[in-house]
Amino acid sequence: MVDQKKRSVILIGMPGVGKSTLGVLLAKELGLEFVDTDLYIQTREGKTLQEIMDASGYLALREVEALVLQELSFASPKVVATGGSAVYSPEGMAHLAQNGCVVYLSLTLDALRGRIHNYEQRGIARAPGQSFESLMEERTALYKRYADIEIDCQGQSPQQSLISIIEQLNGLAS
Ligand SMILES: Nc1ncnc2c1ncn2[C@@H]1O[C@H](COP(=O)(O)OP(=O)(O)O)[C@@H](O)[C@H]1O
Ligand SMILES: O=C(O)C1=C[C@@H](OP(=O)(O)O)[C@@H](O)[C@H](O)C1
Ligand SMILES: [Mg+2]
Repeated sequence: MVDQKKRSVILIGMPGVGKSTLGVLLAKELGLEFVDTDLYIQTREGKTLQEIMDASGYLALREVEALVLQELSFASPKVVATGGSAVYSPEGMAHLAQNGCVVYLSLTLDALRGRIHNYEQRGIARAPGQSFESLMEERTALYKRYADIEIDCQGQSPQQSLISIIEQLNGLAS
């Protein structure tokens, strides 16, 4: 049996689904380190995500994200909250998948819309004019491709989603 406390957990999914919120809670519960790759990017670049996008465009943000994902060290196991655009980097995702269990957090389009009130200014790495619906369709295929497990967060409190994640991780480990 794999000891889940010794294995990393990678959270992927759409912006607003709860990767950062649930990542901290999961890390506390499992006694693991927590890394939010958005914060890692900002520290590495000395700029906010929005500043990177404003200065160099959304593809530049995706490029930095791809580098950061590949640089992540798994010498000690950790919970990683990725940015929603992480799945555009096959190399980055391969590195994450080699080192941890990839957990796809999902919600319906309407539920995500309810959480994202500032779509235009939220710094989402998307082509100019691309709708949220089209972005979700494009990405859902990628999230599913990389997921070891999928957690449906619809109608769940953070605590309930946390329990679902831990149950599924334990199921994989046994
Ligand atoms: N059940 C829930 N699970 C996780 N987040 C929730 C939930 N209900 C509301 N939220 C809110 O949704 C937002 C999720 O944002 P965040 O964790 O930053 O998502 P992500 O990192 O995936 O973009 C937060 O404002 C959080 O408080
Ligand atoms: O989905 C995206 O394109 C992005 C999501 C953000 O992270 P969250 O998914 O944590 O909000 C952040 O990486 C950046 O603003 C781009
Ligand atoms: Mg986040």
